[in-house]
This record gives sequence, structure tokens and C-alpha cells, in this order.
Amino acid sequence: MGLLFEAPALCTTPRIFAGVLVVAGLCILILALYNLLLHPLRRFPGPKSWAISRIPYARSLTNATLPYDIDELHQKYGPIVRVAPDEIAFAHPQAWKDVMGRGSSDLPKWAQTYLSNTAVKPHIQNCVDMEQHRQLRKAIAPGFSDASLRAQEDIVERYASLLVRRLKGMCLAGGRIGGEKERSEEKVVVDLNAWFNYLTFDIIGDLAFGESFGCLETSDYHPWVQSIFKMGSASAYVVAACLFPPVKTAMGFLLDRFIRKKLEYHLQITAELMKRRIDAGSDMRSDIVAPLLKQVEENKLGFDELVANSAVFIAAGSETTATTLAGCVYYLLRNPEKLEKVKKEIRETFENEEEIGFDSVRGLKYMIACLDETMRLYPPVPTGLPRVVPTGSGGTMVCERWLPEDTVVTIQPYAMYHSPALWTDPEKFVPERFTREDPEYANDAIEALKPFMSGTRDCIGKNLGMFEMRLALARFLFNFDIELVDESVGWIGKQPVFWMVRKKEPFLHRSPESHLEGETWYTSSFWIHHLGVDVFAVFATC
Ligand code: HEM
Repeated sequence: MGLLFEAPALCTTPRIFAGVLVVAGLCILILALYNLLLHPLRRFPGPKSWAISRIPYARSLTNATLPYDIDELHQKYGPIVRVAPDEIAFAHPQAWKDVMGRGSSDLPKWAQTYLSNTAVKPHIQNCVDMEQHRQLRKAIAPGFSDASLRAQEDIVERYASLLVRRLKGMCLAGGRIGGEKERSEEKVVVDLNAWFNYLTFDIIGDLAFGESFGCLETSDYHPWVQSIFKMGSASAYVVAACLFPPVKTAMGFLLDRFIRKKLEYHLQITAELMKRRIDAGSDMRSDIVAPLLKQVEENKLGFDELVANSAVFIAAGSETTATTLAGCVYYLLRNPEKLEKVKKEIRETFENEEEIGFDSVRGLKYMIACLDETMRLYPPVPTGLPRVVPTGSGGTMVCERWLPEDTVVTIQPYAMYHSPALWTDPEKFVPERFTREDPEYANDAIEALKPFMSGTRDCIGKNLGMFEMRLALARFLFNFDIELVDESVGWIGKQPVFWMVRKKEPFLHRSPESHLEGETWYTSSFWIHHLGVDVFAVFATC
């Protein structure tokens, strides 16, 4: 009888699995050591954990606390910080010039995040190819020219008047419209954040589709508008996944399906609205979409691209202006002497509401300073928007620091606008710093404020947005006296409620009753920054 010896099983499944894990672990370790000790950006200041991998950055992004976390890093490490293995964040005004003030050689947008959402057709805001963008922008620009804005003045005014009429109606009816709470015979509590959103969505809907979303009439969000809010959180996850190319490759299909499902309804309604506009013949009107319709007619642009660009106008041009308006009213309510000052300016300038128009609002210097100060303290786009040093460029200088090619560059609005090195009392609401009335604030770096960014990729809707905000705020404050309902509504502890909510419960922010009723409403994402100001004000009768 022979003896049988079994050879030890060297290749069992658990062993292969363990081997793969060890190799993967070693690779990660080597990469982390490389990022820390050998990477060309290793000498930039910043926390080691953020320099080693993108994980802390992605976590902060999906937590919706990115602007605040990066602000803390700037406070600790200075105006130039390494916030990821390949990313340098700048909170220095010189960066505007070096990154976005170079004309045709502005640093391009970073494809890894801007093109993360493959379900969306290319449009003016996400396209990264500079030449393609130049052509698209040239085609779109006439719709945003001064002449076109003047032609749109009546439309904007119509909705500003409707807002005033609706709110007046509520005062007279003692708050019985739209489910708002009744306080007393004379005073009505309204969620101004919602009403400003109704206004700006209606305006931009009309300018893009030739019909409004009917939000002001119905005191509610159109389902299409709700879908914009819902997509915010989804895109934060998609962008976070795209920060890790292997994850994106492995999960690309699933991510695509995930976001596509969320987008389907949105794109379907956009296409329907656009078809309706074309059928109704309102394509002859001069507005922000008219130049694109002409391009479609001349077969220079596809219907899909028309839809994608119109949809981006709505997303970019509504909630940003509404957030600023709500934020401004909030800060005025918190600073009654400033509120009185701005009301006095408006009410002494105009005798009746109809005088408040495109040209006349430009004279309201103090009110404009209030809007600027709001966009400083509470920027509607608070997060750095990534640009990249192009491959093959050999690198570039930003703020006197050399950056090798492929470095991701962000300018951090929130951190820059809250920096004590640039602003006296940065946390205080002081519009006088922009009117230069107060010598105490004479050294403030007001040129650092660029809420619409700058350069070739700046906001094309800047003038329209400014006009909407000025007109709406002037007419609103001309007509109504406002007061904060309750300290606890606006503030939790010593912080404004919208920041506390975001920091404490960054994802599950339950909307107040008139705001997407019954829905769990997700706060900020990377691209859609709804900071969730819930400004409740009491109107006195008018
Ligand atoms: C307070 C109001 C607004 C703010 C703070 C704001 C801010 C910005 C910012 C920061 C960008 C640069 C985005 C990036 O680099 O990816 C941008 C781009 C853009 N905005 Fe606005 N925006 C406002 C209002 C509007 C309005 C009313 C429209 C009208 C449709 C609009 C349409 C756009 C478009 C189409 C772009 C892309 C431009 C391009 O890449 O060439 N925005 N906006």
C-alpha cells in the first residue's frame, strides 16, 4: 500500500482573495506615500489626510459642508491650500486674474467633474472644450445683450408685480391664500424663500419657454421645479464617485442609470415645454432662448441641445437669484437699522411702484450694496468650481506659485469672502463696505467679490439676474413692512439656521410646510447650491 501525500492547496479562493486584498492595500499605501512625499504638490500647505487621497474631500462634498470645511482649512493653513492629492484651493483675489482673467487662455473646466453626468447632453455650462464653448456662447450671447434685456423688461416686471399683488392679497385676506399661517387680522406669516423661488422660476420659465411655471398663481412649485431640487443630491453623489476614476469605471453603468432615471422626467417636460413654445409661435419673441431657436431653424443646433441649454438656463438662473433675495431679506431682518435705511432710500426715490424699472433701480446705491453684501456673506455659489492646468501646457503660475500640468485649481468664494485678511468684521452684515461710506471698512478688498465668477466662463445671465433681484427687492420693500416672526425660526443658538441645519443634518433637511410639502428636501449639492434659507417674515398691512 503506497502512502498518499496531499499537496498543500496553495490556490484556494480565500487565499486568492486575501492576496488581491494585500496587493490592493500595498498599492493604496504606495500611492498614499507617493502623494505625501513625492507628489509635485507636496510642498503646498494643507492637512495630510486630504493630501493622501480624495476621500475627505468627497465626504465633505456629499455631506454638503464642503465650502465650510475648506474655509476652515484656509483659516488654518492660509490662502493657498492643498485640498486633495491633485487640487490646490485659492482664497486670494489675485487668483481671479491668474485663473479666469487670461482671455482665451483661461484655465479650462475640469472634465472629470463637469462631464461627470453623461446623461446630460452637452450645454454651455458643462462643456469643457474651449473652442466649442466659444461658439456656443457666441450663439447664445445675443439673448443676454442689453438690447435683449430691455425687450424682456416687461416680462420681468409683470412677475414682480404679480408677486406684490399676491402678497398684498394675502395681507388683505389675512393669510388665507396658499396655506400660509394666519397670525392676526393685519399680519401674515409667509415663507419668503418659497415666494422668491416662485418668482424667479416663473420669470425664467417664461423667458425660456414662453410660459411661466404658474408658481406665483398657484403658490406652489411646479413638479418640474421640484425635480430640479431632487436632482441636486443625486448629482453630488455622482460627482463624488467621479473623483475616483476606478469607481467611476467600475460603477459607470449604474451611476448613469441612477442619474438618468432622475433626469428622465425633467428632460421629458423640458422637451414638451419647448415644443409647445415652438408650436405657439412665441419663438419670434426676443428673449434668452430666441437666438438658439434661430440656430435650430438654420440646422446649426439640434433639438436636444436646445433642450439641454434651456434647461440649464432654468437651473442656473432661478434658484441663485431666489437664494440671494431670501438671504438679503434675512440679513436685513437681522439688522433693522439697515432695513430702515434701505426702505428709506427706495421710498424716497419712488412715488409709485410703476416707476421702479430697468434703469431707475440702478440708482439705488444702498440697496445694491445690500445685495452685494449678501452675496459676500452668503454666496449663492459658495464652492470652488474646478479648473485644470491643461495637459501639455508645461504648467502655469497662480498667485506666484508654480502649478504643474493636470493640477486641479479652485477659487473658493466662501472662504475668500469670509477671510479676516480681506474684510473687516467679515461675519457682520455691513453694506456700507461697498458704498465706501464708512472709513472703518475702507481697506476691504471689495474687488475680491465675484459672485458671477469672471473671464470667458463667467455668468452669462449676470445682468438679467442683477436686474431681477434689484427690481424684485425694490418693489417688495417699497410695498411691505417686514419683521422676523420669531428669533428661533431664524436662529438656532448663535448661528443662522441655514448653516446649523446644514452642519447638523446636512442631508435630511425637512422642508418647512410650504416648501415642497411632504417631501424630504435635500440641501446643497456640488452644482445646485440651495443653502436652504428659510426666511419667515411678518407683513404689516399695506
Ligand atoms: C444671483 C444670480 C446668479 C449667480 C450668483 C450666478 C452665478 C454663476 C456662476 C458662479 C457661474 C459660473 C459657473 C461655472 O463656472 O461652472 C455661472 C454661469 C452661468 N450662469 Fe449664472 N448666476 C446667476 C444668475 C444667472 C441667471 C439669471 C442666468 C440666466 C439664464 C444664469 C445663467 C448662467 C449660465 C448659462 C452659465 C454658464 C455660462 C458659461 O459657461 O458660459 N445665471 N453663473
